[in-house]
Amino acid sequence: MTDAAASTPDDRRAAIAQSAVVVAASAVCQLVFLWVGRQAGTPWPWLLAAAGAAFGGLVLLHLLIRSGWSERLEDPSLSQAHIQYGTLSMAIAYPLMGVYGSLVLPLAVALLTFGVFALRGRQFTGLALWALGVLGTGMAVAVLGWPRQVPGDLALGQFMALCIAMPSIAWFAARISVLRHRLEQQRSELSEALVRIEHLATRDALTGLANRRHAEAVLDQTLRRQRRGGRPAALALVDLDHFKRVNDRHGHAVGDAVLVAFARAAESALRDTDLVARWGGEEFLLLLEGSDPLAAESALARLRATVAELAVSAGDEILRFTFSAGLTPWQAGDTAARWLDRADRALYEAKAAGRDRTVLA
Ligand SMILES: Nc1nc2c(ncn2[C@@H]2O[C@H](COP(=O)(O)OP(=O)(O)OP(=O)(O)O)[C@@H](O)[C@H]2O)c(=O)[nH]1
Repeated sequence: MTDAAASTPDDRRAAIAQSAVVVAASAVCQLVFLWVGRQAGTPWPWLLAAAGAAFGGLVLLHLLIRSGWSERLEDPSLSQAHIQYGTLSMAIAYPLMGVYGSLVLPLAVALLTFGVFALRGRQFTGLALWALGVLGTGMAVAVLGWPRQVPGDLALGQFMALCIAMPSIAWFAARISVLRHRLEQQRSELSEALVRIEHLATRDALTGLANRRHAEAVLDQTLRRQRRGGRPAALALVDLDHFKRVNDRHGHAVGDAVLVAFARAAESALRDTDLVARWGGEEFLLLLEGSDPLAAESALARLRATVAELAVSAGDEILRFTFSAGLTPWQAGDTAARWLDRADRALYEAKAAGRDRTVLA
């Protein structure tokens, strides 16, 4: 049966399947029980009532799982209920089977292991005690009611064997359950680590923007879409103006603060479908999919206006800065290198023309 805390569709399917297996196994057991009970001379009405109640109860549990009703419970697979009801039915069957009563005992021990997929250590202890209690009562009833069929010393011996088998199986099942939970925990820790590693591999540590490696991968994907007749797209290389002076006058930490401020400004000024990446040093790459040259120019004008509003404090001074950009639309036949080269040359022109401007190539 499945883990109560994580009832995914897969878990639910597994819980339904396993409950169906229990119902099917119970159907076979009831037939054997009826036959054996008759051999022991137990009246039909008693046997039919006991078999009907045992089978009906398990069918009911199965329907509660199948209908989704059990989803509201801590253990949607109803593992504990299956085991408790199953051992109770066996305890009732024991005296009705007369001299053959001991046949139910291995089944009761096996039933306990059904909980390994859903139950925890303390629950197994509780279930072992429950099984000993109800089976012990069934044995006592058999000894007192049919002393000639079930001698007291035989039942006592069987009960003592149960007292050894039940706690042993409960301990074993609890160990497996602990190992299973540990494996699940490790699996979820591994998935978290994978997300962290993916983040580290694709993000720039200072600004949190996409790093160059990730930008190159996105650029490749964009080019593949463009070649299949995609929408217009534009690429811009952006470089902060006179950034070296910022570092030289105010120190590296202030330079870093300027880079981070620019990154946040670019993210807020552009569409969230646009790619903003740190291309290296104080250079950034913008990839504007779905933007024709006019729309791309207006996006860069919006970014320029946002950056003009920025003020980074450097001691007593308030620092303002500008950027230059080389912007170029995608043209049929462009490779990544050619597209980037055009943007780079446009950026160079923007710098040469006095900075704080965008040049469209
Ligand atoms: N604080 C900081 N500085 C960086 C980082 N990466 C590169 N730089 C600095 O960026 C500066 C780039 O300077 P240059 O390439 O000469 O360009 P510039 O001063 O911006 O001049 P123009 O581009 O011509 O306007 C250098 O001083 C680098 O040390 C970084 O991660 N943090």
